Amino acid sequence: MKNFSGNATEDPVGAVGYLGPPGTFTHQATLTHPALAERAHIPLADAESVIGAVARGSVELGVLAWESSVAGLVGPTLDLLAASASEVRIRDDIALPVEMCLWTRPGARLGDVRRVASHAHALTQCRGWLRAHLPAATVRETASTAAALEAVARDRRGTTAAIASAGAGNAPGVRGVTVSRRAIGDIPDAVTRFVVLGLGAAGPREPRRALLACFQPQNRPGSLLRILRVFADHGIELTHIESRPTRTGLGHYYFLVECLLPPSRAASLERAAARLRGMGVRVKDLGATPFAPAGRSGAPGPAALGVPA
Ligand SMILES: O=C(O)C(=O)Cc1ccccc1
Repeated sequence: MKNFSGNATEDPVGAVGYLGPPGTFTHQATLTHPALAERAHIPLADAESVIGAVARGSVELGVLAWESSVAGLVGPTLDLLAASASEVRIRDDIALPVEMCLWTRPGARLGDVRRVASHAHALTQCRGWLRAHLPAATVRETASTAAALEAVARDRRGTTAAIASAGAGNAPGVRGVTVSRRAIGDIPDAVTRFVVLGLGAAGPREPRRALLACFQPQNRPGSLLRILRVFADHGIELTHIESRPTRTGLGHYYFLVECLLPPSRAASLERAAARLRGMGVRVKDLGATPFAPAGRSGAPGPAALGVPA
């Protein structure tokens, strides 16, 4: 596992790996979950490292951003999970309001800012504000918002700004930075849904939302329709579908299928998956989250994770 010094780490059992460094939105989401807050938290460099650490068992759980109310699903995270040969699965989710703030060196004015650094999700959510207020600044994508804040702290000339959460400056080791504008996101009240990942089958009690990745054997007219019909035939309600490139050629896609599973339907999903496999569709179980109406905030207790607190 890669940590921030690039060294191999041996992490304690029960630890939670998250997209670091400390101060990221993912870190904040981890701290709001009652079953995760008291564990050891291991900052990791990227989504691949988080999934890899859970897969190897060097952390017990991982937390990653999954979906934004502004930009939709986080495609790269979904693709990594769908492509992983491991049994890493989603066990829970955490909804977090995300307020985007512009951070600079103290005393720096907007006119001093030459570049703005942040994570891609944050830059996407502030595009309009940046165009209106910092049209000449260059934009630099960083591995996380907190990594961008570190770049501001290092820039003694005060020409670098970062977009990060209002609390990001409280992280240990971050000095000499200040919030110069709050709430610069283009869409007010933006929320990000983070997922908690674990190894193996433990998951939330029903009702739950189950997630499957379906890889069709070949692209044929009607192949998506054939897949969807199997869910309908088994009485399974779909709440979301999304197509993602398989990266094996132009026009080759797999489908994320999210379905609502009331207690009476768990066996139906297994039968539907078996039927799809019989049709040559490769089905990967990505896990499940407890079902709650969209916009739920807060998180359930340890039972939902299928692990002791
Ligand atoms: O970079 C971070 O702080 C993250 O946790 C990723 C992210 C960025 C912006 C919104 C939600 C998650």
